Amino acid sequence: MASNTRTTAARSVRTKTAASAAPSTTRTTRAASRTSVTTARFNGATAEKATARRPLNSCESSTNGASDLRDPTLKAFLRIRPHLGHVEPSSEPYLEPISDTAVRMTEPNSASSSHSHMSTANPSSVYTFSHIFPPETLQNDFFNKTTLPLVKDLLEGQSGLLFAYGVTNSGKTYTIQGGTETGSAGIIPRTLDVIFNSIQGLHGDGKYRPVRLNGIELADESSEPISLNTPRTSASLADILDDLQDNDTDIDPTTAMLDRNHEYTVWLSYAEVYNEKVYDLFASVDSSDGPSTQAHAPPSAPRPTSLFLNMPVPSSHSQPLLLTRKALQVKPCPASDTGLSTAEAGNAGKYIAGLRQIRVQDAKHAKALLRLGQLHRRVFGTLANSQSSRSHALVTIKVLRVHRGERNDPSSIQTSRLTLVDLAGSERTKHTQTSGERLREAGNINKSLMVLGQCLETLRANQRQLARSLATSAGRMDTRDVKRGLAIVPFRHSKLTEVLMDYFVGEARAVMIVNVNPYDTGFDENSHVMRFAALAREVSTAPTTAVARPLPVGKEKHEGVHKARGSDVAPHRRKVTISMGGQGRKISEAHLEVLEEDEEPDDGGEEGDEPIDPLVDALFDEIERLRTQLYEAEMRAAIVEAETREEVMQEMQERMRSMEEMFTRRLMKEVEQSERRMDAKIDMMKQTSLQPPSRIPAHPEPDDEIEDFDEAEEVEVNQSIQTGTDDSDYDTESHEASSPLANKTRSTSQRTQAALAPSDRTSSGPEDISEFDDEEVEEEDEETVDEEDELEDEEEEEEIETVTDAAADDSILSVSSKDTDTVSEEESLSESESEPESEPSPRPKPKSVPKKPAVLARAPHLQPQSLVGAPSPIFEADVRAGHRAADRNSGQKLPSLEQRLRDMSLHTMEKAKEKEKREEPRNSIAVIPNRKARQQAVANGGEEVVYVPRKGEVDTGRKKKR
Ligand SMILES: Nc1ncnc2c1ncn2[C@@H]1O[C@H](COP(=O)(O)OP(=O)(O)OP(=O)(O)O)[C@@H](O)[C@H]1O
Repeated sequence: MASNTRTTAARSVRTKTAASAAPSTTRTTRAASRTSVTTARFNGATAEKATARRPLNSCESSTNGASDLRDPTLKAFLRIRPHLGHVEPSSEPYLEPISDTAVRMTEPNSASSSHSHMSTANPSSVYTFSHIFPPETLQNDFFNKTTLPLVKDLLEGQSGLLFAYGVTNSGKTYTIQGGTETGSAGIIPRTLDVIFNSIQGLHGDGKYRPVRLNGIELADESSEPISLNTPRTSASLADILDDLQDNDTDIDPTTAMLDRNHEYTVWLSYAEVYNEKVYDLFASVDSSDGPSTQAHAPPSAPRPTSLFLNMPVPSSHSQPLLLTRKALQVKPCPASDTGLSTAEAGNAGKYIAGLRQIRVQDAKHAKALLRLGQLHRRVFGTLANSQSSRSHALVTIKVLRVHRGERNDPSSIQTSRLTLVDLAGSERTKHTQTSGERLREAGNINKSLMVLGQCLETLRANQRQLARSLATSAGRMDTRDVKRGLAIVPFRHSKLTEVLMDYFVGEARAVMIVNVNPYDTGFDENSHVMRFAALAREVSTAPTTAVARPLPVGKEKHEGVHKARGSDVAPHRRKVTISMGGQGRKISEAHLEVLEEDEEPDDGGEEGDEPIDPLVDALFDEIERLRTQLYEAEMRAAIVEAETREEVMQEMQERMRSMEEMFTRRLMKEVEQSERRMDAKIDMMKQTSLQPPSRIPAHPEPDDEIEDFDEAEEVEVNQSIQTGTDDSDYDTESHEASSPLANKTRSTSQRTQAALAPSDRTSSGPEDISEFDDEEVEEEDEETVDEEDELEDEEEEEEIETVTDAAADDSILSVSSKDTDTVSEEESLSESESEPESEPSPRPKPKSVPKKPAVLARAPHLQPQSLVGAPSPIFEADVRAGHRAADRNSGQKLPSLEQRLRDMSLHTMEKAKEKEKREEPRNSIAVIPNRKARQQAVANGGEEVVYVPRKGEVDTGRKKKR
């Protein structure tokens, strides 16, 4: 009987003509069908032909998406996820739809984001899609435009694939499965609703059931549809299903117009690809501790059970319950299923051997089953990270359709299937801080998605080459010759692509949903997703109407039954904890140990199973290894960068602090010095006014003007400066205790005495010093001053070097451009700092005798500008003016002196300098107290400046030589 039906099946096939808008059937030959299928395997070359063959969808005009789906290229729809309000931090979306099909993606915060410098994505790009769905799109709208055409195709014998691709948290699961609110049902429940709404009253008797990819076989009693009232279903499963369907009030009312002459049976399977292994989510779970349903169940009666959910929950102290599940093999479809020759069978798709296909008769039960499968998926795949789907979930709905009049003719049965895939998040490990088990998962997810991308890219390249070849040969070329030149599509390098292979090379239409969360931080990842979509859009698929399949050989009949465990590979074990209950129920926890057994080794006897190219496999492994290395290197680089930034920040802060301290010190020093300078000048003016007029010649000769600058006064000037310097004390306590002005009286009296003393200095006294000694002392003093100057210069340079270069430049400039009096006084200060502070003695000791650095520089027409860079000279005219003023004002009171002092104060000196610039050179002789400044002035002045040593002054250079 079976062989008879197979023969019939080989002879004919039912399909619909492209031209028939009204539901009608026509017969085509098997050979014709085979040709079309074979051609389709050359990846879209016959896209137009395929489109022409395709039956018209009766509801085509009702949706935008339907007409769009006629295009043989893979459709890519973009869905932009809305912002979730207060749950998420608010930020500007980086995706902006610019039309129904184009979206602009702009990198947010490119300057500040830490990853921007490593970003491989363009800062702003425009991507196009078949259609773009904005955030406010409702679930039913989205379903109608993207999936409904596929559902209608399914019911008319056309297979389809829909997969959701995107990074974690982008809305894939929401799109595929739906949310919890009313009206938020996703693609899967809506698909089931539409199917069962449409086939109401058209259910077949289920005499045949689907096997493998496209095969059918005679059903046995185990294929009875799952029902809550089925006595064979365990009460606990009924409970579970009952429980799972409680909130099933969200039903899509859409109904497709179908040919009422057909009968339909619907079969459901639910698989997951996790860590490069395929598992059946409807499979019962064997427990080593509990009773095994396998022992009691008939071998050919796969039915969904959830044994571990019905078991007594082990206490946390007891041994964890050991659950095992077995990975399933992915095998090539036998040629008998496809109607292809053995040689061509290699191009056929693959099927998951042992995957349960359960007949469902209404949407309610189908949804409950799927929820049970999701529960299994969570338990086994994602418990440790339940926030994120770490596996690819594949729901396949198979429809067997047969004309009422031919229901007993298996060759008339058409098999079509729709697979809805919720892919795992495509994010890279760096965004999820994964490690250990999670890293392994991420690696496998990446690998499978990478292989999927590679497959699409190769398909596109093949299709282009094929199109070119056919165009150039103008149809004279044999398709087989063209095929030989095509690249191998690497489907076999990932379980995901192996399972989906048939949809790309075979007889199906594919739709890709790209989910994107425009508020997500993974701009790079989303760019990658967009590029992936752009690539996928260019891939053509060649849909054909389903063909009837011959009945399989006997050995395939019980394919679905679990085989005995016998894998050599060490199974993967891990521990999980499940919490159950909620909604008024007692919450309980179960500790389980999960054993994931590897698939059984291939018996090697599968026909048409091409060997995996070890080189390609090794290359994929290498890519994965490099990717991991790149990730690690990126992490290291990011860490180093963060550390360096931190160090630089600290260093800058340190420098800023030290600069602040330095400038504060300088400021205080300046304040004190200007106060001391004022004191010194007040003293000088007082002394000048106290001098008897006889000491100053009435009309001194010009050459003797130097002499006129009385030595005592000169000493007084220097001494007063020195005394002022000696008074300086940077210790804030002493500074606070007595202001510089407070010491003025004391200093003045001391200085008055000191000013009078020098006239006696060389003539008498116990400390009378010979000229040589005096010279020696002076020499020593000068050398000491030199050293001290150098020391101070060095100190200052060191201090300046501690600040940044720019800042250092500034500080150097400020030093060199500051009041030259200050410089000379600083030097005096440093000179005096080396001397211990002592009470002034009536007769100054040689050491305490003020140095005589005041030397006159004479130049015929000395301009003030020629002394630029040198300390301000004390002009002879000023001194004489001071004398004259002193003469004039000798009888006047202090206020006039103070007025004079104010005139000579720093500010007025600046003004005076400006005035001098405008006026004629006032004087050709300047007294420069500081030796270095003197030398500098002579150097700057050029030939016009002549150094005139003081009377009795010994040239230091000469002395040193001596
Ligand atoms: N269109 C939408 N409208 C409202 N909420 C949405 C929408 N899309 C997604 N969400 C919500 O965003 C969150 C993340 O969505 P979902 O879990 O579907 O992401 P996912 O891409 O599947 O993540 P994963 O890969 O980790 O499973 C969920 O809370 C979901 O309810």
